[in-house]
Amino acid sequence: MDVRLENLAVTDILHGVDLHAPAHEVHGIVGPNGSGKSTTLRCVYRALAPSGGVVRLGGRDIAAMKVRDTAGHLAALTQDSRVEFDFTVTEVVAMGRLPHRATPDRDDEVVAGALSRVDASHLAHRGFLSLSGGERQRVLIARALAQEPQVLVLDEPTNHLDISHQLAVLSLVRSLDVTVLAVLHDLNLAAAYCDRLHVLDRGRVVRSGKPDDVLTPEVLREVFHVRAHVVRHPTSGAPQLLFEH
Ligand SMILES: Nc1ncnc2c1ncn2[C@@H]1O[C@H](COP(=O)(O)OP(=O)(O)OP(=O)(O)O)[C@@H](O)[C@H]1O
Repeated sequence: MDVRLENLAVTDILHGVDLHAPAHEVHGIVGPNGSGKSTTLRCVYRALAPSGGVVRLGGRDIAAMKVRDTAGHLAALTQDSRVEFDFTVTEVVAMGRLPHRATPDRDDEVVAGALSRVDASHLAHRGFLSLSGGERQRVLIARALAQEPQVLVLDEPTNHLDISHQLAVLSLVRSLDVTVLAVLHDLNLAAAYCDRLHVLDRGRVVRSGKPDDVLTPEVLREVFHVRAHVVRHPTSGAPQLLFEH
């Protein structure tokens, strides 16, 4: 299922964002602080109604879809993903099954599988609020996976994760065969794991394309205001940035 943003506007924040993520591709949104990345995602997972433009899932305008219908297709890991009460980890992940009330017989298996994929099976019976920041993040990713979405929207999925779990989570995301729209701050990880990148600057997409075409010294200078050298990763060949201090 593809995701298309057409001339998306949010008053004073987004000024006509166009973006297309074809089905099964991993697309990264990068940009400086305050450029509108989270606001863009919030319009996609319907935490915010845009003041203009359209978000389409599989060609359908999400504003015309029932929220439950959207949740059957799209799961989100967001900056607003919070758990207020001390549910167990299993209970938190099981919340991802809510849009699938028609298949309760599969729920236990799907929840256990999702926890295993994020290396969190050993946490199943712990209280969510007793977990470390990185453990919580992995459990929230498991909750999104338990939703069995066709589209996954991730706002800084590697937040709080140590380097080993950052790589594991992004490899997992790549292996899922779903459409992914992810805000990533680490440009080297974005280059390594995304098919396409979209650079946001002051509420506009100023560059879209393959990491090779987007992560140039000019873009780094003009958008991020840093000087960078672009080198090749010795095994994957992905562009990697070395910053001048
Ligand atoms: N509800 C709101 N009311 C007023 N301003 C807002 C609101 N939400 C976001 N903004 C502003 O809109 C701008 C874009 O915010 P957004 O969170 O989308 O940026 P971002 O690119 O995700 O930033 P960061 O990299 O810092 O997470 C910021 O200047 C922010 O202060």
